[in-house]
Amino acid sequence: MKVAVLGAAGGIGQALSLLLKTGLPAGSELSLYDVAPVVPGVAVDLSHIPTDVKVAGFGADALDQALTGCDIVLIPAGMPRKPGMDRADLFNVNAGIIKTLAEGIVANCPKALVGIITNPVNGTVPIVAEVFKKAGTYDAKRVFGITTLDVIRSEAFVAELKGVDVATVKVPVIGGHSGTTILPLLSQVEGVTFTDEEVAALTPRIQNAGTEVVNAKAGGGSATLSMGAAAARFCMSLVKGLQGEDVVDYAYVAVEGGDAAYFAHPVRLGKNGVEEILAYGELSAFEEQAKNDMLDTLKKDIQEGVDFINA
Ligand SMILES: NC(=O)C1=CN([C@@H]2O[C@H](COP(=O)(O)OP(=O)(O)OC[C@H]3O[C@@H](n4cnc5c(N)ncnc54)[C@H](O)[C@@H]3O)[C@@H](O)[C@H]2O)C=CC1
Ligand SMILES: O=C([O-])CC(=O)C(=O)O
Repeated sequence: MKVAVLGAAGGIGQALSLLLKTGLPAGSELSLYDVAPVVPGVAVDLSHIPTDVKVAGFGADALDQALTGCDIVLIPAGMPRKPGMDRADLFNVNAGIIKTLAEGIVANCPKALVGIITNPVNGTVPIVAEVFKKAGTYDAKRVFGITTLDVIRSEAFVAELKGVDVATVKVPVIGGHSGTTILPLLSQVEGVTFTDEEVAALTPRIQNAGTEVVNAKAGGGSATLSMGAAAARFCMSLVKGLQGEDVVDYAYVAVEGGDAAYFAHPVRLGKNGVEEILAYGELSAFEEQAKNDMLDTLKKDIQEGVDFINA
């Protein structure tokens, strides 16, 4: 299994790379790419951890080498938020970065499964898809926006609120990855019930959890450690799928005839990425309303990404 991390020298990239060095199956290769000159050092540093995962670092001019032969490409490259910014404010800077990296994937590993972390995810995923479409290499089953951070936060917050073992908590989160487009389905959490007041408080806490971190870091960036853990967890789901295991996880994927052209759903993963997009089930009246209220925002975010490549 060969996995590339693009943006590997950053806050997320380093945490994620550490978890992959210690978590990927024996015999895997980890390919670390960044435009920051520290990236070869990150690779050397990780290579001293005694696991059977080979690590190599690639600097600004070596994107092609970094991507050659990759099965999975994870992308946390790009600028994070500062207090007062929305994720959408990152579009102008990060859209161009994502486009360049997607072109590198087309040229070097067009069959790879691609997990996009760079914000705004609602728009960067369509950018990657449009680059692949233009090149004739697009396969909707292989392109994912990683929304696992919304899932793990929901697990943590529900366990905290209800005093239950966090290992037993599962929370479906659908929609997109910004503000109200993040829709946790608290009505579907098994083993606990929520009052209307709890739902009305917990839903926006999950939706604004990124901002909670941005404000707490006070200008020093956004979530990196929890995102590293989230991306590593999602990567392990992709790995298990590639190895032929039946695994279901949540991700922001292209959906034919869905609520929007891209929408986070439960997906069954396999050797070719998405084997099946599963239905997200019945929504409560609160969730149905919240979904209908956010769809225009999500669709606008998606269109911005599509237009960046085609306009
Ligand atoms: N999907 C999600 O749930 C989350 C997404 N994010 C997003 O992830 C991105 C990265 O965040 P951090 O790691 O905190 O930022 P960071 O600034 O610590 O790291 C970003 C890295 O990307 C590198 N980079 C910039 N341009 C590049 C290019 N063209 N090619 C390769 N590498 C390049 C930088 O040199 C830097 O090392 C941000 O856009 C942030 O908003 C952050 C948290 C959660
Ligand atoms: O909030 C941000 O800018 C980073 C992010 O996507 C998150 O933490 O969910």
